[in-house]
Amino acid sequence: MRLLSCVQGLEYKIIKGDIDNDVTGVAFDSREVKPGYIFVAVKGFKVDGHDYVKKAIENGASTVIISRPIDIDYITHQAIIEVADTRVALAYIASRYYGEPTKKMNVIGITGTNGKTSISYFIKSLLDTLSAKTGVIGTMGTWIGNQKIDTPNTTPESLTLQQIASQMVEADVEYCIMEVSSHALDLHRVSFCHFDSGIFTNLTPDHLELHKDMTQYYRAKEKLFYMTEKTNIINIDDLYGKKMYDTLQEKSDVQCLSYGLKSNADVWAKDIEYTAEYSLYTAVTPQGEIPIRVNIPGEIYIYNTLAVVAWAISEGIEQKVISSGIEALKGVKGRFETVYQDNDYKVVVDFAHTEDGLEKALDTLRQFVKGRLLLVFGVYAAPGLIGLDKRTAMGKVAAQKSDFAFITSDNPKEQDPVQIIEDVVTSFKQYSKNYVTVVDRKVAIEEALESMKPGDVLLIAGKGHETSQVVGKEDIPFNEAEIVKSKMKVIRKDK
Ligand SMILES: CC(=O)N[C@H]1[C@@H](OP(=O)(O)OP(=O)(O)OC[C@H]2O[C@@H](n3ccc(=O)[nH]c3=O)[C@H](O)[C@@H]2O)O[C@H](CO)[C@@H](O)[C@@H]1O[C@H](C)C(=O)N[C@@H](C)C(=O)N[C@H](CCC(=O)O)C(=O)O
Ligand SMILES: Nc1ncnc2c1ncn2[C@@H]1O[C@H](COP(=O)(O)OP(=O)(O)OP(=O)(O)O)[C@@H](O)[C@H]1O
Repeated sequence: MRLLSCVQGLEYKIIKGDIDNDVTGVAFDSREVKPGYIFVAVKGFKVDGHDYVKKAIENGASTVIISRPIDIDYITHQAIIEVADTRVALAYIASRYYGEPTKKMNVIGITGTNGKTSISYFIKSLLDTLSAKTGVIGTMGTWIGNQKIDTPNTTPESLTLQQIASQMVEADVEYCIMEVSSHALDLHRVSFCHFDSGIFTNLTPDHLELHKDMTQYYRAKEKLFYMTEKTNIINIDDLYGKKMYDTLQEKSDVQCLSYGLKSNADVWAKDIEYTAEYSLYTAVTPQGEIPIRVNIPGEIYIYNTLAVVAWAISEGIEQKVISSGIEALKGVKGRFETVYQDNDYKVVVDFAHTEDGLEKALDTLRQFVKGRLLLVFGVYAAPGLIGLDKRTAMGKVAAQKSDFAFITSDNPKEQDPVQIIEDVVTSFKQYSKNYVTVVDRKVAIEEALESMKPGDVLLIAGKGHETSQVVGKEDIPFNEAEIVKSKMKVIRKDK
């Protein structure tokens, strides 16, 4: 592809060299550069890509895109282009280089603090019922049909995202279901993507180490709904959702459908019946009433499936397909997943890793527990006051909503796990004395299982589908379902 055509439409200044040449690829990591590539220098959280320009040129870059002055004395024939923001330029160039693939599929963007993954798998299930070809991009990796591509982020960097989208187009994917994180919106990972629909779930404190406060977090999420071309779907029972819905009514021409549990929403739920394994309800929509069975218990999955119903009716999907597609999903890995159950005990693994998620998971289980509600949890949060706020909030919810907690490690990464636990305990013990601390998460799970009495339910919260624990810089294999299964074998044999 011609370099000129990659940058056409972008505001730029040529610092040096000729830009009427061919490019063989694009990279934002000097280590990935091959002869003839464009290297886009991005300032990251640890290092600045501008410091790797020399390395990129040694590896064969023919063009370098920068946003601040660099030493160019040693550069002989390569083109140096300056732009205001290299993340924007990377997204733009990536989209053009791969032929604007998001224009060629129906792209559904899902954002909000919690519920994105679950909603994406419900939409996938519905589309599977229609035998439509789907691609999924999210926390559980990228899927093109049944082929999995591992991606380090929920929403990948723009270059990776556009490349994945072009692979999806090649594979005849009709619907690309994408979790859109606030990081992605803020860091231009999804800039120049074409979204048909956008879904907003809820906004509660998370990721404040990046966004600093809830207003900025909201501003980041909001961006998605000004990028959509067909429909916006908003949870108006959420305070931020209501604000977004009202603002969109004023400022956007795109169709907007609200959802919620009450009749003031366009799509809402009536006749809800909760059980420990599933819920039943009637979705009331502008196109009539649809009976829904959700095979994951709890109110949050009524919300998540209402979003799916709203999206499906906006697409003109038949009511029968909506019912059967939602019912066809038997569960989502690590989302309220019962990993052990017999007549006496039940153990549930859930990815609840925010104050809101933890509260909702404990509330859901509380309705059906006959004995005690036990909890194993830890908190990963950023250092400093923002991290401390999260630990304090989660400690409080855990103390108020569980009968006994095993406070342990989540993914401590490079922070001191003992200090994290101490911070959680400082908050927890103001509300309850029913806890122990166990730094080793595996030991905490095993001790919790040993302590169970008939009728008790144990919630293991925080890591959900994850299969490793990040301690220091190490990624240690860690599978909670396996730990529970093997420990329960021993416990059952002993009794
Ligand atoms: C904090 C954060 O967002 N970090 C992301 C970021 O890494 P970074 O800023 O540390 O990168 P860096 O090491 O400083 O490098 C800066 C630049 O120099 C370049 N470089 C670096 C070294 C070198 O030798 N040559 C070179 O060119 C790098 O390629 C990069 O372009 O850029 C990387 C490449 O795109 C991301 O994978 C990485 O995400 C990490 C894994 C991460 O944990 N991100 C989280 C915070 C995140 O994005 N989460 C959201 C939300 C998840 C949720 O739903 O809860 C997500 O969408 O995943
Ligand atoms: N609608 C909801 N409201 C509040 N909490 C929810 C909701 N849906 C899911 N959760 C909680 O959040 C956890 C994560 O759910 P899910 O993976 O669907 O969200 P997510 O937005 O993709 O999260 P992440 O961005 O961290 O991957 C669940 O395990 C559950 O505890």
